[in-house]
Amino acid sequence: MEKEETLRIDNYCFVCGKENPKGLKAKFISSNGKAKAEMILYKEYQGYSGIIHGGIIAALLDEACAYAGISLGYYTVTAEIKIRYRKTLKVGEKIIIEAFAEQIKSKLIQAKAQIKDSKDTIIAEAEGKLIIKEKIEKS
Ligand SMILES: CCCCC/C=C\C/C=C\C/C=C\C/C=C\CCCC(=O)SCCNC(=O)CCNC(=O)[C@H](O)C(C)(C)COP(=O)(O)OP(=O)(O)OC[C@H]1O[C@@H](n2cnc3c(N)ncnc32)[C@H](O)[C@@H]1OP(=O)(O)O
Repeated sequence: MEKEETLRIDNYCFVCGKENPKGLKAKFISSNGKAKAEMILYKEYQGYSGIIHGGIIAALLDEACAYAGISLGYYTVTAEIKIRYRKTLKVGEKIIIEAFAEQIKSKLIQAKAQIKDSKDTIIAEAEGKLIIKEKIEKS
């Protein structure tokens, strides 16, 4: 049988990688199934003029779900993610990204994430299904 590929971390993640010059460089903090980051997105990430691209918003929500899973001690891949875009996100607005995850079945983690603006208005929310690939070894 083919050996399963392991997930490698090389700090080039498009959303959070410190070494990726073209990435978003989001800084997540996470613990006990929760993850959080704050950031501002600029014009480089727009679709229509002045409005942040929905794909970028999706990537941030997905990443938040992954970090919530990491905080439970697992590296996962996203099997499914459903996104509801509630308001447009304007270029240059401060946002807060939060996620919560719990292990539902042996390999399945279900997560919810949202992006809010500084007035606490929900810009977008997501429900993700993550499949556990590896347990994180504590060093
Ligand atoms: C605490 C210290 C923390 C330190 C942290 C430090 C640093 C962190 C650093 C870096 C972290 C970096 C960033 C995070 C990185 C990235 C985040 C982005 C995430 C992604 O960007 S990731 C890429 C996109 N993503 C994919 O590339 C997936 C491609 N795809 C597949 O790889 C397969 O399609 C797979 C594996 C999904 C399914 O594989 P498969 O079909 O062969 O299924 P399999 O048999 O393995 O299923 C096993 C069990 O999952 C259940 N299951 C499967 N699918 C389901 C579904 N949709 N709903 C409900 N359950 C489902 C089955 O029902 C079964 O359940 P059961 O075992 O109970 O029967």
